[in-house]
Amino acid sequence: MNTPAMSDTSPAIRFRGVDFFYPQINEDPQIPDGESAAEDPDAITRVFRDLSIDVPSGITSLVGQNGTGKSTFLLLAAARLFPAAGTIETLGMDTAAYRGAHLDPDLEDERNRLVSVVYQNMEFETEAPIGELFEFVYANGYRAEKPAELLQTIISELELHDDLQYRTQELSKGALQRAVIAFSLLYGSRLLVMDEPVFALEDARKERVFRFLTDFVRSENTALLYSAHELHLSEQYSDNVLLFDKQGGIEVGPASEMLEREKVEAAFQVPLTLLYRKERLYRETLQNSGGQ
Ligand SMILES: Nc1ncnc2c1ncn2[C@@H]1O[C@H](COP(=O)(O)OP(=O)(O)OP(=O)(O)O)[C@@H](O)[C@H]1O
Repeated sequence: MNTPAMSDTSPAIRFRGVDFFYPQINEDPQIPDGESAAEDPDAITRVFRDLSIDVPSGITSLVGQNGTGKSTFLLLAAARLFPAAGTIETLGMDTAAYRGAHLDPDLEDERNRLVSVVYQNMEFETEAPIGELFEFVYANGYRAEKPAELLQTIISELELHDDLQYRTQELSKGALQRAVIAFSLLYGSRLLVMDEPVFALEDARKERVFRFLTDFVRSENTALLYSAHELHLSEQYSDNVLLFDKQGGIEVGPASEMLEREKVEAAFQVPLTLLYRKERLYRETLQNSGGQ
């Protein structure tokens, strides 16, 4: 199966009439690949009903209160979850084609070439130090060319030089998040999906990582879709924003318009000053629990 070429003006992602619900309440949003929603309407958490929306190409961030469906949207766009009704096209591919990817290594490979995911909390079961893992991911990824300098640039820009000999389990939360971003860039999928990729980093580092990440994907013309709780990151480092309303609506538009005070306050149903205070407290809690 060949993935279609996209022009810059085609939407990166197109939802049409999408229904999605989870079979039951479950605190872990990372349900395994290929599981789709159950059919029992009595025991479900409905997340989307008849959702139709286009996400432009370029860099788009997802903004909204907890529980409004950002992670679910990312996993649907990345063909890791599938709708109960409706269609989703990602870079021109109907994601239904990947429903069996968890059972078919070739199909899984094709899906991963199209789109890869950085999950909110990633764990690895490997004894290899991350320096070796970087080389492995780079060698086995989808880049047409793999110059050694690119690997060095990514390691250096993400400030991972001093961590190369450690196993993933030995890294701080923040260093692990930076390593996972490095994996994602080295892997070379056409669309990168990232669910809160820098939540555990200190503020100055978040800025540095985002500046590098967004410059990098722009220079390669790769599409990036990410969620972040820090409004200033979305404002500075995205072309477009998907604003998730507490009432269940989703609006898309240029970041400068979507992040205007009135719009954000209406979507979150919270005054902006309170929102910033909540955000700061949330970050402090994370940093006190071993961030960086
Ligand atoms: N695996 C799951 N099983 C059942 N319900 C789920 C699952 N994952 C998420 N939900 C529910 O679906 C709804 C949307 O959750 P989702 O995680 O997509 O929102 P979110 O906007 O990403 O939230 P956050 O900002 O807290 O990550 C919530 O009501 C959540 O409780």
